Amino acid sequence: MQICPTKQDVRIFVAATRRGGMTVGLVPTMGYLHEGHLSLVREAARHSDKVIVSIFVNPTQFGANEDLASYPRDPDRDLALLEETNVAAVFMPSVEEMYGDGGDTYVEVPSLSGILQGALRPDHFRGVSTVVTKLFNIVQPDLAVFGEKDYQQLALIRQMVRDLDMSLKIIGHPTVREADGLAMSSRNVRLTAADRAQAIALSRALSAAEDCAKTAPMISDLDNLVRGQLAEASNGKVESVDFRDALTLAPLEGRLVRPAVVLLAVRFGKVLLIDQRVIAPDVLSA
Ligand SMILES: Nc1ncnc2c1ncn2[C@@H]1O[C@H](COP(=O)(O)OP(=O)(O)OP(=O)(O)O)[C@@H](O)[C@H]1O
Ligand SMILES: CC(C)(CO)[C@@H](O)C(=O)[O-]
Ligand code: BAL
Repeated sequence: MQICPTKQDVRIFVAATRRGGMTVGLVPTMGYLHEGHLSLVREAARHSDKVIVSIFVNPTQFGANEDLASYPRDPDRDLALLEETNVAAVFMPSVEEMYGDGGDTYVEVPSLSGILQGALRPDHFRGVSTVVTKLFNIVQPDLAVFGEKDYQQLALIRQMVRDLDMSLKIIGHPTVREADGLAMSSRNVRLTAADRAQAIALSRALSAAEDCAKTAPMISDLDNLVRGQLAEASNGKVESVDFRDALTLAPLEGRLVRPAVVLLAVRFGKVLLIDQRVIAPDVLSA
């Protein structure tokens, strides 16, 4: 496995791969890897000859009061896990390597960057779309794999790739969960034991919504059901519960008549947990 601290190292690696007639899959991450990330790597390996993982805690997607400084990091452990998962190369640049003297150009998807998580985290998605564009330009992969856990991020990247004619395929991968249903996340390690126990309320609420959705209920009833389930987690502060069109993320009202995504954001102490599930009435899923 080749470690690439610079953009030039990656370009040399990719050029050699292409000379050998092989394709390249990219898995962008912020490190502190878990089984969710490794399953994205395996998905990338099913669709490409060589998998490159990037590890970069991107400062431009963190707000001033967010957890950039305390974001969990363990590069040695990450590299050992990636070696075991047959990754061909790891791009792990410094902030200086990535941004030079700062940079002045941003990529933005305005219809998707200000809503939902973007309303809670101003500038977050502008940072994501800009750094993902930079990663795509540096690596020039044939495909890239992203997790459905970050549903809005995946929708935004798909839109950006379509709008800017980027010539790679975007593959979404289902959320990998702990045994009790909690979506794996690097930030889970920062939950207290009590908060960790209560955090299963998110996946329970989503399962309740999924079951209830089968009978094509009113969205307002689904909303009450989900909020009722989340209230079981007395330590959690519910930041948002949203029901959106599963494809466009447009708001939904009235009765559930098409596939919808339920998007949850719940804060436990300083840790913001998100989770999502696509739900549909039985008549559609049959
Ligand atoms: N549980 C999971 N299942 C599948 N994919 C995941 C999971 N968690 C993260 N990913 C995906 O891995 C990629 C890198 O995400 P990231 O490094 O931010 O991990 P993370 O665990 O989501 O961290 P955090 O939520 O604490 O920022 C993203 O495409 C993300 O959607
Ligand atoms: C896509 C990403 C690696 C961009 O920094 C990040 O937002 C993430 O880890 O989901
Ligand atoms: N996976 C989302 C990255 C972030 O929270 O900044």
